[in-house]
Amino acid sequence: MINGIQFKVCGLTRARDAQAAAAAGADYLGFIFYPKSPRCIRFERYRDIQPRLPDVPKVAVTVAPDLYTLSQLEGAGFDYFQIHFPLGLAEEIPAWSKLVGKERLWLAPKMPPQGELDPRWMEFADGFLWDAFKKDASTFGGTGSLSDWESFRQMRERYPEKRWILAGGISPENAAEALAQTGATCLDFNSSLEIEPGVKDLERISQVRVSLSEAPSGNS
Ligand SMILES: O=C(O)c1ccccc1NCC(=O)[C@H](O)[C@H](O)COP(=O)(O)O
Repeated sequence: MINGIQFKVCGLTRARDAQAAAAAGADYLGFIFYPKSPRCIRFERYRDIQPRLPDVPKVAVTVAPDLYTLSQLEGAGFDYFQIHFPLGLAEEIPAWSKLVGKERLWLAPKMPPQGELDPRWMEFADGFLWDAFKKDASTFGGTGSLSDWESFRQMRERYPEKRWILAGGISPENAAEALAQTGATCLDFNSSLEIEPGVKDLERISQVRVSLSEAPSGNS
């Protein structure tokens, strides 16, 4: 946490990037297990780098996983499970929640602009990640586009007991503005820190620390 703000570095595939994120003060490290993502890490590769990962909470990122895949990730020792899903698959939420526990479940619905969360989801997840929307059916994140900050602000105010993570095109350059406009207390950084998909720029990671240190405080 820096200046009262938590942050997650997502799309990690290399131990050295994870170590740089930890050194910059990251609160969460995200690993994407969605085969269509250009920053997907295969399960075997994750197991390979796992012993070299820093002691920072780890988030398994998936898209509408089947229960076998989710239980495999659960067995790998992840702290949180960030599940992206099209709204048409919301009926799977209770099963995901039962498998990993609501305290460890972060839901990331593919929410169109001005979309609102279904109140029935609240009993199943303690965290919500708000990401950019793309019409393309297979795109769920890592777009570099901004999400709907106003809807995020409204949902966060409506459900203040939840953990809220603002994602979508967050960068060292716009982090302060995102915080000021939304009241977010946790930001997700991904493609803005990359040299290429899955490969982080260590200098850009360290800039996150600088940008959050300089952001006006008062969001905590
Ligand atoms: O990053 C991906 O390729 C991705 C693909 C499918 C589902 C989720 C994905 N990313 C998850 C995240 O938490 C990202 O950090 C988030 O989408 C924001 O990415 P960006 O817009 O690049 O900042």
